[in-house]
Amino acid sequence: MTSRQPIPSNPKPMSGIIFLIITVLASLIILFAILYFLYYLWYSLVHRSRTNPYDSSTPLVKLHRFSYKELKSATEGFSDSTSIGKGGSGIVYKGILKDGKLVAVKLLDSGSFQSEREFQNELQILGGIKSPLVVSLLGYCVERNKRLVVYEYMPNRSLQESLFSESSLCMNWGRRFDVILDVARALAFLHLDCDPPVIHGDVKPSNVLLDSEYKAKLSDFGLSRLKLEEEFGVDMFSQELGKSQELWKSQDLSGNFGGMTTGTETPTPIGTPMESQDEVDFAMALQASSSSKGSTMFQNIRPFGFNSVTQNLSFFNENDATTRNAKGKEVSIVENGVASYDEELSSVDHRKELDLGGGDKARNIKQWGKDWWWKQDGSGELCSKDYVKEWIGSQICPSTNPEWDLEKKCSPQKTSLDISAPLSKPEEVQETTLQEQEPETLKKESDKEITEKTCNKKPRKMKEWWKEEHLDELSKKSKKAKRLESFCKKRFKIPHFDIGKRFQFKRKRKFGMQDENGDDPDAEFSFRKGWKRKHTRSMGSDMWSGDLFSRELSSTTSMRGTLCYVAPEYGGCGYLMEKADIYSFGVLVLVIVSGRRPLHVLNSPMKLEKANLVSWCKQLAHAGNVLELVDERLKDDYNKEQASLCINLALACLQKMPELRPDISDIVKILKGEMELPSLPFEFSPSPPSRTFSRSKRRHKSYAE
Ligand SMILES: Nc1ncnc2c1ncn2[C@@H]1O[C@H](COP(=O)(O)OP(=O)(O)OP(=O)(O)O)[C@@H](O)[C@H]1O
Repeated sequence: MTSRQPIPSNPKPMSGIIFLIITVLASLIILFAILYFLYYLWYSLVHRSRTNPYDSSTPLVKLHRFSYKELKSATEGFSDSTSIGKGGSGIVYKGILKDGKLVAVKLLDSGSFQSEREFQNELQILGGIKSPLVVSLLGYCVERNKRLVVYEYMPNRSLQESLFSESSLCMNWGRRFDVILDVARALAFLHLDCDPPVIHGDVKPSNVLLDSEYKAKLSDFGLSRLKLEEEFGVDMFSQELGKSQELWKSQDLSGNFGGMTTGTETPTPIGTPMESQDEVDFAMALQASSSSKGSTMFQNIRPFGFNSVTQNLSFFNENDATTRNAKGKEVSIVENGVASYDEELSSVDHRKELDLGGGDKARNIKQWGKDWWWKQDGSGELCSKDYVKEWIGSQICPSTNPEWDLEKKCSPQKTSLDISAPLSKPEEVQETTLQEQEPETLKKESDKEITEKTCNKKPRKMKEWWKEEHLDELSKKSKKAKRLESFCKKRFKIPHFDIGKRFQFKRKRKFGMQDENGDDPDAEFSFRKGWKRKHTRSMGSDMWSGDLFSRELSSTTSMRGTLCYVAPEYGGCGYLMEKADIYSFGVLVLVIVSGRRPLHVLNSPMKLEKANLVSWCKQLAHAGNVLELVDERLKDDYNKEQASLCINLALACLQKMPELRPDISDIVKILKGEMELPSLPFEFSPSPPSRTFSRSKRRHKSYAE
C-alpha cells in the first residue's frame, strides 16, 4: 500500500506576511513615538519662556456678568439721551446701576468678526489689568448676539472731546502736561509692568479718558495685543537689521546725528564732515530717506556705502541715487556722497509743490499709493494737500475701493485745506473723516490727473489692493511671514480667541443698533470703522488665515489702528510692537500741545504746511521755532520749557526707525525731568545755512571780489 503523502501546506508565506505586518506596525509605532517625542520637545522648548496670564488655562479675572435687562434699565433703554459717544466698534451709554454707581456701557455692533475680536480682546486684556492709569473694566454682558462692556464712568469723557469741544478751555497747559505724563505712565505700565507686556495699539485722544480731576486713563484695548514671545518682540524689520543695529546702536548716535533741538545746545553744522562709519551712515541714510528735508542729510552720508543689510529694506527709498526735495526736484548725489543743497529748501512754499510737472506727478502718483506714510509726514515728494487728496481719493473713490464701505453721505461742501485760521472755533475743524469727503472735491482741474488715475482703477477688493500696493514688501517678507504664520497657526493659542470659543458667538446674526447715518464730527477715521461692516474674514484672507495673522497682518498691514496715529512700520508686515505705541504717543503729544488734529481739512484756505501736524512740526523744528505749534488758545499762558520739551520728545517718538524712538521708561523720565532729551536727527533740527552752500557762496563772493 502506498501511503499518500499529505500535500505539505505552506505556512511560510502566512507567517512571513504576519511578520511583515508586525514589523511595519512596530516601526510605525516607533516612528510616531519618535515624532511625538520630537514634537513634544519642540513644543516645550517653544513654550518654555512663555508667560501668558490671559490664556484659557488661566482663570480670568473675575468679571461681573451683567444681564442685558439690567444694563438696558441702567441706560434708560439705550436711549439717545444717555448716549455719550460713538466709536468704531459701538455706541457708549452712560448708565446708573441699581446701587447708584455710574458706569459707561459700550454696546458693540454685532455681526462683525472684528467687533467680536475686539470684545474678546477687551475682556481678556483689560479684564486682567488693574491700574489707576487704565480705565477699569467692571463687567460684561453676553446675551444671544448682544455684547456689552461695562466700564467705570469717566466724568470728563475723552481727551478728544476736552481738546476739541467748546469746553476746550478747560484744558489749560498744566492739565495738558499732566495728561501727557499720565499717558506716558500708563504706557510704561503696559509695556514694562505687565507680564506679558501689553501693546495698546490704538493710542489716540478718544482712547484717553479723563476722570473728575482730569487725570487721564487709557482705555479701549480692542486692538491691543500681548507680547507673548521673545520672537514677537522683534519685528521682521528689526530682525533683518539686527546685526547692523547692534553695531550702530553702540555708536554715539547723538553726536553723529548732530542736530540738537533742545534749544540750549549748539547744533552740529550740517556740512560737518563725519567720520566714516558705515553703520551710522546707514542709519542716517534711512533718516534721510524719510526726511522732509532729506536731501540736506545726504551731505553727510555715503548713500551706497551702507552695509549689505540695507538692501533688504523694502521701505528704503527706491531712488537710492537720488532723492527728492520738497519741490519735487531731484537732488542728485554726487560721487563722493555729497549732495548739492538747495538753500531754498529751508523756505519751502508748499503751494508751489502743487505745480508739479506732468512727469513728476505721474511718478509721484505711482510712488504715492505704495508708501503713503512717507508722504504723510512730508517726505518731500508731495505736499500735505496731495497726500490728503490722494489718500482720501483712494479711500472714497467707489470704483477704487468698493469694499470700503462709505457709511456716510459725503458733504456736498467743497473742502479746501487751511490751517492758518485760528482755532477759536474748533467746530469748524473737520477731522479727515474720510467718509465726509466728497469725490467731487477731488475733481478740481489741477487734480484731475490724480483723481482719474485713482478712480479709473479697476475695482479691487481691498486684499488685492493691498497686495498690489505692497508687492515689493510682500515678496521680500513673505518667506519669513509664511514661516511665522504656519508656526503661529499651529502652535500659538491666541488668548483673546479663547473667550470667543467659550461664548460661541453666532456671527451671522445682526442686531439693529448700528446707526447707519450716525455721524460723529469729532471722530477720527479709525480703520476699524472701515472694516466693521465688511466681511473681515474675507479680508482676513487666505493669505494670512491664521488667528494671529488674520488679526495682525491681514487686517493690518496698512489697515490697523487709526489714521495718522498708526506707526509707519505697521504699514508693512511688521508686528505691533511697543515702538508703535511710542509713535502714536508722539502724535498724541503733538495733538495735545497744539490742540489740533493730526490732519486738518478746513473750509477756508490756509497754509498747506499746517495741514499735516507731524509734517508741520518737523518744519517748525527745522526752522527752530517749535513753539509756534502750541495751541493759540493758550495764548502765552503756558510753560515754554515744558512745551518745547514735549514737542521735541514727540519728534523723537516720531522717528521712522522704531529703534531710534525712545523707550517708554525714558519718556517718563524725560517728562519728569530726570533725564535729558536725547539729541534729534538733522531733520528735526534748526537748519543753519549749510556749509556747502555757505562755502560756495563765499567762493562766489571771493570770485566777485
Ligand atoms: N468709560 C467711559 N466714560 C465716559 N465716556 C466714555 C467712556 N468710554 C467711552 N466714552 C466715550 O465714548 C466715546 C467713544 O468711545 P469708544 O471707545 O467706543 O470709541 P473711540 O475710541 O472713539 O473709537 P474707536 O473705537 O474707533 O477707537 C469716547 O470718545 C468717549 O467720549
